[in-house]
Parts: sequence; C-alpha cells; structure tokens
Amino acid sequence: MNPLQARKLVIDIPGRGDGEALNFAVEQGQIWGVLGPNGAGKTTLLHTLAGLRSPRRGSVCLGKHPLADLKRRTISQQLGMVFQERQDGFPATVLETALIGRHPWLSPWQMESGADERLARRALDQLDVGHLSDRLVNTLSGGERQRVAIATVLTQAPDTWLLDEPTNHLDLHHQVSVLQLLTEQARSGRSVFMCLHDLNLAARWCDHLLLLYPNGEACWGPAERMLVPAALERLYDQELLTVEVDGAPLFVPKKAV
Ligand SMILES: Nc1ncnc2c1ncn2[C@@H]1O[C@H](COP(=O)(O)OP(=O)(O)OP(=O)(O)O)[C@@H](O)[C@H]1O
Repeated sequence: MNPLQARKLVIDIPGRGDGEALNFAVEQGQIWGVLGPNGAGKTTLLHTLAGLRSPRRGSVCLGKHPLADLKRRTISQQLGMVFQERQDGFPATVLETALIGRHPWLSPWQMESGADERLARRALDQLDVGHLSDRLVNTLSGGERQRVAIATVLTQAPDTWLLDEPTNHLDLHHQVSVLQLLTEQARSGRSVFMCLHDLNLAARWCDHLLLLYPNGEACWGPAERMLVPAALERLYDQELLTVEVDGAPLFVPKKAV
C-alpha cells in the first residue's frame, strides 16, 4: 500500500498562525489517533489529508505522489473517510448507502454487481446493521447511522481509513467492536488514522498518536512516548490522575474540590 504522508504540512485554519509543520507517514499496519481539544484543527487535518481542503503550506502524498496530482477516483480507491457530519437529505436505503462504497471501483455508468452487493451486505452484517438494509438511513438512530457510515467505508475497502470521531453515538459494546474491526483492518495490512475525543480509547487502541494544540503546536510518535500525563494535561487544560489497567495507562480527570 502507498503510505499516506504529511510533508511539511500546515493546515489552513483561518486567523491562526502556522504553528508546527507536520511531517509523518501513516504506514501499513499502523493505527494513529489524533487528540486535541475542541477547535484544535482535528477535522481540518483529516479533511486536508483526504484532499478535501487545500493545505496552507506543504503537501499530502500517497506514496510518492502529491494528492493534488492524483485523480479523485485513484484517491478514493486508496483513502476512505468516515465524516463527523452526516448529509442524509437524499432518501437512500441502508443497502444503497453502503453500495456507494463501491463507486470508486465502478466505471461512471456501471451498475453495482451481485458481488458488490455481497460485499455491502457482509460489511453491514459486520457492523451489526444488516437487519436494517431496507430501511431509509434518515430513519436510523445516531449510532445505527454511524455504523452504516463505517460499513460504507468497509465496502469501499481502502488501504487507509480516515475517521472523524468513529465512536460518536456508539454504545460501549459497539465502540469496542468498531475499534476491534479497525484493529483487524490494520492487521490485514491497511492503516487507520482517526480523531478521538476519548483519551482512554486512544491509549488502548492506537499505536501512534498525534497531539494537536489549539495554537498549532503539535507532536506525534509512538503512543507510549506521547502518553505523558503532563503533555496531556496541557493539551486538554485538565488535571489528570493516571492508573495502569491491563498493561495500559488509564487517565481519569481530577475532580475540582
Ligand atoms: N470555514 C471556516 N471559517 C472559519 N473558521 C473555520 C472554518 N472551518 C473551521 N474553522 C475553525 O477552525 C478551527 C478548527 O476547526 P476543526 O473543526 O478542525 O476543529 P476540531 O479540532 O475538529 O474541533 P472539535 O473537537 O470541536 O470537532 C475552529 O476554531 C473552527 O471554528
């Protein structure tokens, strides 16, 4: 697979200075988590890495090629994106929505085949929404809708997954199943780059972390090097207590007395 790379990348946040230029590669088998407070620029970074927003400086590359030089179709065969916001204005069923994941692989007027439908149905089953395949997506609950969005990217089968808060709206069991599914994706030779608000899920499931501060400062690297309580307290402007559970650190906010 072509690793997704940020090269001297400065994301464009109106009214903010350049901050730290980002230089990292999301390699095969890796699971990256992006942590930062509200407004730090996590969604902007994800959209820039997906080629949906232009960087202020630097570039995003897939392998050797800058995204700007690649056709949208080539990009969408390699990068899949789970958005934070849902646009459900169009009355599509759950199965039709999952089948959108096959579009990068079809020619413009080609209909989805039986094999495409089998892939979509399998992905919906994996996300525990197969029983909803005939329902209109705008009638689903928030968590069901989130799982359909993830099933759509699973149907797309990109090498690199970009996800904006994938555990949003999910109950604990489905949070764990989604993170487990992403772990399996990484183990099977793909890669994952996701924004997470839950520090403890990130500590448990990510092998690399990128901390994004509201002033544009950033640091990244292997998770164990990034999970430094003082850095996390500064990131969230929140005092933390740290305990170790099951070999991983667990961070608990200190209660004001
Ligand atoms: N089109 C725009 N015009 C002006 N400011 C914008 C625009 N888009 C984003 N911003 C600002 O850029 C900053 C970063 O936004 P972004 O959505 O990337 O943050 P985030 O880290 O994902 O936040 P959250 O955790 O709340 O989802 C915010 O202060 C936001 O208000």
